[in-house]
Amino acid sequence: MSSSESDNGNEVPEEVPSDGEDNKVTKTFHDLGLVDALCENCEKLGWKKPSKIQAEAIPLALEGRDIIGLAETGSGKTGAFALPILQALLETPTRLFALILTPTRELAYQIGEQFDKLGGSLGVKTCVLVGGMDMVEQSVLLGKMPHIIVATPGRLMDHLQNTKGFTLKRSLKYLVMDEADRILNMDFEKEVNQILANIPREGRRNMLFSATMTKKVVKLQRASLSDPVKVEVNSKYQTVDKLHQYYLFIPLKFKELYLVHIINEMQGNSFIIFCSTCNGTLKLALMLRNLGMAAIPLNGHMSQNKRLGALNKFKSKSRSILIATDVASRGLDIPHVDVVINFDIPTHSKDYIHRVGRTARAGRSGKAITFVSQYDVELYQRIEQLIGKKLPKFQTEENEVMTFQDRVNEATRMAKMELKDMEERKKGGKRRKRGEAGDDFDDSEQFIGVRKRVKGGGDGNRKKRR
Ligand SMILES: Nc1ncnc2c1ncn2[C@@H]1O[C@H](COP(=O)(O)OP(=O)(O)OP(=O)(O)O)[C@@H](O)[C@H]1O
Repeated sequence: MSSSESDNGNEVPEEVPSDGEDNKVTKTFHDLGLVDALCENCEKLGWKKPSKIQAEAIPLALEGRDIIGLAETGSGKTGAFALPILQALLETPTRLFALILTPTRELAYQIGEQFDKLGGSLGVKTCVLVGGMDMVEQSVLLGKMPHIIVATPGRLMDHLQNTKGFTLKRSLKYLVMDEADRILNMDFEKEVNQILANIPREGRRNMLFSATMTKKVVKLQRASLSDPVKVEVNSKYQTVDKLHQYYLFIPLKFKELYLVHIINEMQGNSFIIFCSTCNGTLKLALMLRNLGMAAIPLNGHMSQNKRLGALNKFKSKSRSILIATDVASRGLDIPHVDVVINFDIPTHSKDYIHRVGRTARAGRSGKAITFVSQYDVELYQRIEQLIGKKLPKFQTEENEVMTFQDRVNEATRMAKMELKDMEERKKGGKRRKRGEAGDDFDDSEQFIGVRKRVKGGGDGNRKKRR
């Protein structure tokens, strides 16, 4: 960040240098200044030593500095803000002490769980406030005065306006924006402005974290940071070393065919497949299911219970293929994801970094394949520019791929019919509020089919390919 981009127009965030390539973190959590109880809880989670972003951000946060933290996906940013907040809370136990804003509901639950794991045994109470879930139940939890609130902006605002007696004006000491560039986007502008007007300005510490950060001063100013220090583990947008990224240039009409071929070839792996529309996730999930593959959709038109149900089935490995919109692109930490496929190319190139970051997390390896059709070339070039490298082509045998054609065409045709049926049921619909087509998706066991290799292409004995 340059001086012209500094906060409040005049303060230049001081850069903490990353210690470069050979920067093995040799420090322990103790060395960072964390108390024994928190170090022990890190150990219980299997965290042997701090990650780079944790090693750099935690001491500064413990000093009470405002922080802009930028580090690659899966590098432990949640711990980097949760641990110093918990330490401050242990020093001065206070109700409604910290607010964590996140762009998606699933991410809010995940962060809530991380606070519980790190601080629950120390008596820290966390409450998650997200849309699509019961307001009254959440109000009851708020009535118990938790220490930490993790929320999506809209629902938090709803509570600030409508839940009797709930205010953050008196006690709040920490504000974190996770996936800050997304939170500071126009989509959340109104809510974030309202929230900022409803929390204390003085004496509040602020932390912004993301794998991609906006450089726009105006946006950063909105977070009203005070003398922030920028902690940047990588100097440019990087993806982790153990992530193997590929592109596949194919005509639009063959995307389904190639997808089936790749999943079939990599049988035994866990996949997240990104689509650009909610209907797209449904259509693809139905098509794969017609071929006996354990696919489940996740999109913003599904009810929150269905969304959580889909995610849990994927997390517990009872479904191996999650077909999602960008609602799943940020923050979700599901360690066993082996492969990310961008079935539809992301329209915002920064989303690419977040999507592929759903695999190869916390030192593991993973694979990402981006489908590029004849209409996507420009968008793809922008992605290569952003990540600063040319990706290799994903190798496939065209002859083998084509052997699936008849079965995939038939499965796609059936999927379209099923989708139409679902839409018609909805139109005649007795119950829905807004196009919750996803709620009709029958995920009961009888509809799962057998997880078998699709016949028609390749030899049946190929090993798990990663
Ligand atoms: N010090 C550590 N040692 C080992 N594992 C860790 C450590 N800190 C965090 N982790 C684990 O690493 C994984 C990724 O952490 P986290 O979700 O915080 O990443 P992130 O940087 O926020 O990623 P994203 O940008 O995708 O949101 C989690 O499973 C977490 O438990």
